[in-house]
Amino acid sequence: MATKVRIAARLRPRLTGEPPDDGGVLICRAEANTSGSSSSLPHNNPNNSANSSSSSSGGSFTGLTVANPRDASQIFRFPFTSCYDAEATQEEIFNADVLPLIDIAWSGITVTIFAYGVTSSGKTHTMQGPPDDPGVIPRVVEALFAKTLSRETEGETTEIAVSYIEIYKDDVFDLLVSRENAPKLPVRENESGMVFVAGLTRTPIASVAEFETIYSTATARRSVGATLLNRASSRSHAVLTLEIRTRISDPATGATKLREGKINLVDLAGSENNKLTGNDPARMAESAAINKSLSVLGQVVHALNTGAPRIPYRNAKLTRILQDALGGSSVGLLICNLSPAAKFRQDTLNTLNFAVRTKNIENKPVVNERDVRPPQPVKLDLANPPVPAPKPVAAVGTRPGARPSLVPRPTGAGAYQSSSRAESRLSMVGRGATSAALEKMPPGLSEAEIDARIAKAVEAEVARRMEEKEKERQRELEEEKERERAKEKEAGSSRQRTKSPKRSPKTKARDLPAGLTPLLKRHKDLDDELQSRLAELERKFERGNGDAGLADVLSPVSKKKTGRAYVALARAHSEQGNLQVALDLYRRAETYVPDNVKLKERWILFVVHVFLCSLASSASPSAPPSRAASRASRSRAASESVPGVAPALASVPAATVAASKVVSTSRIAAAVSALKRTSLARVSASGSGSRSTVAGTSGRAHGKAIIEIEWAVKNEKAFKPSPKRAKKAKKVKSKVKEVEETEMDVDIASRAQSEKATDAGQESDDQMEVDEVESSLTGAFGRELTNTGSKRGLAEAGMETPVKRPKGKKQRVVVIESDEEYEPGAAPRKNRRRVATAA
Ligand SMILES: Nc1ncnc2c1ncn2[C@@H]1O[C@H](COP(=O)(O)OP(=O)(O)OP(=O)(O)O)[C@@H](O)[C@H]1O
Repeated sequence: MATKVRIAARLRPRLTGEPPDDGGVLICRAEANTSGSSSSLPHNNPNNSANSSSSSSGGSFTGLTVANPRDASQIFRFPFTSCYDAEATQEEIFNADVLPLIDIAWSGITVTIFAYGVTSSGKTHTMQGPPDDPGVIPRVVEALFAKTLSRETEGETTEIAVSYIEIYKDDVFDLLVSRENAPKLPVRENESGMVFVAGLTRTPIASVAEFETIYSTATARRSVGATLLNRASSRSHAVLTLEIRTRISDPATGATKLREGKINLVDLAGSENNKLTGNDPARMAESAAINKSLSVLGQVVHALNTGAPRIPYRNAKLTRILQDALGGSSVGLLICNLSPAAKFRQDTLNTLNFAVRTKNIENKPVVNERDVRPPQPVKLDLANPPVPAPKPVAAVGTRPGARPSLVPRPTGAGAYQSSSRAESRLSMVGRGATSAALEKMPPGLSEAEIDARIAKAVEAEVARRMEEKEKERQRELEEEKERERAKEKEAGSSRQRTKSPKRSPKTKARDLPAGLTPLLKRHKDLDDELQSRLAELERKFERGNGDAGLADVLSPVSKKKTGRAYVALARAHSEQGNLQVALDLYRRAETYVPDNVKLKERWILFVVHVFLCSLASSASPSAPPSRAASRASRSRAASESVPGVAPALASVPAATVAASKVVSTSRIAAAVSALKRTSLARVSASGSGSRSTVAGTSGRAHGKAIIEIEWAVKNEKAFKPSPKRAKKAKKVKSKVKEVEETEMDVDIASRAQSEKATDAGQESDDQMEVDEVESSLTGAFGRELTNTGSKRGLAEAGMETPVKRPKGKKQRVVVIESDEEYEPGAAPRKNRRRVATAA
């Protein structure tokens, strides 16, 4: 059943030094004859109502009237049923409004009584009171113990415990321990949604005297300071909680019920007007905290009244702790303390407005009572933890709709004996430690002992878990390091693999995937073969990748230089007759200068050169015996007499012979014979030592001669050497100009000119033409042989600078590209031929 917060208003008397009462605040009572409710004014002091200036006859109205501080003619009325004037005693208030609530708390419901009002309005006087005129708190304790004694005869045993906190500048402190040992305490919520102060001391009390001792000590710890308005102004909110645990045994059934009620007695700090208090900075800070928390309290009340979806309980520790009293499951009483002084008139109005709003708050009290078994040792099976007990239907402090906790509550006597603090620890640490502690707990222990044991077990559990976590962290670190080491090792071994051209089969087997290793072991032959093939493939791959990779990272200039270096090297090898090596080097050069058209052409021509050489070699003695072959063999034998021809032919790889199928061996043999004849003729014509003779296959006369020979072979006509023509120096110049498209061609021209000058008067026209074309092809890289850049490029490529080619030792092949008919003696067209220079 919902109940509203009860309101009581108490007007304190005028204090010494205060101006005379202006009658601005009056307690009104309905006339007995005008209102049927007049008889229901038990809280007004009948003795002083007629005489007190603060009381008056209200006609049909019962409550308070307050004059507007800005317009005295305007009166505000506050219809409260419990109103006390300045003459009202502590006892009257207690008996009329507080004592009934003790029975409610005893029945297992949480009751909250709080004093609210401006500073110096008498809150502390009402709640605590002076020793000779005790207030609500001492009287409640006295009443509780009186009740305890009276109920023991009915088969009930009651335990009363006290806890006491202050909320100072929004921090919670335990007033039952000395301030030196009192840390700020956290506010938490337990599994039932009940808010509690974690780590709060709960002290059982056995008598009023014991309470008074504890209470007086604790009160002395409370933050109090002097202001202009109050010599002993409370600088904090104080909450004293009395827990009433009643065990009710039924001898007939043997069942035992446990009922837990609470009384929260709250002495709020008063709102302060800092213009009046004359606070110093320290007091100002306190005042700000006080006013802020009271403001949040007002917001909470407002939110509850307006049905707001969110109630700002969490905005202040005060409202968080009083959450249950405001719209929760407790019964509430708000005592509004009022000052008669005119200077507090506005504060009085504010207090009463707050009370009006608060009285509309509805709480839904819940009785916290549950059946418990007689105390007996609890034996928990950790392997099969007990099913959590169903939640009590009505539990004190459980807000309707509160979030259920994921942490099961312990059941049985152990659960009962554990205090709220222990329960909070249960929820914090989990059941592992506490269940073990409960298991070992012998029956008959006092609550403090149980609490201590649980605390110890919890601490041990926390230490154990921290140690485990630390170990786990160390383990992870070790694993991480191990992984790093493995990575480094792997990286090192892969570097090693890249460097070493050949690895032992054993190493390779180790590097192979685990699944392959046993297979390879079982088939050793296969393994060896596989290893050698893999090694070969790796070498090829590495070589190809090496160039491609290097070409990727080099700058364009370096790439050009390296390409030139390879060409130079290729030429050197070509001159030595290592055609296959030269081919390979040309290929590598192309990797670095893929866009160099001239190099491509040159490379193609070189391949054709090798091809033709292969045709020549088809006449070798190893060829199949046939007429043509024997003829070729003869031609070859004849060519051996020509210096340089034989080595060139001998160097042609046997593999290229297969390509010779497309050309008649007999025609090549004839061509070779003609070449020999022509060369000999040239030698005899130009005299010994001439560079234009057949000094090796690089004789320049061979170019045109071979073209003519080829033409003769093709047309099956007799080869007639073309007559010598006069030099055409101008033509050479113009041709050289044509090839000056690249920067290297400048060099080519000079070289061509220099060669021309050297050979002046010795070379025929056709030789000159061949030379021009040759220069256009070879010139692409010719210059680099003499420039330091090329040497650097070779060095970058890790190669040695080739031996400088001696003049007159060039090896040339002229290739027919056109199918046009060739007429001996006619000037060859540029597009009809290409000259490949294998140098
Ligand atoms: N009903 C009363 N009868 C006699 N004296 C009273 C009464 N109420 C208050 N006083 C006196 O008024 C003064 C201020 O009261 P009290 O300290 O209780 O005010 P307060 O509201 O608690 O102030 P603060 O908020 O600053 O702590 C005290 O000296 C107190 O003894």
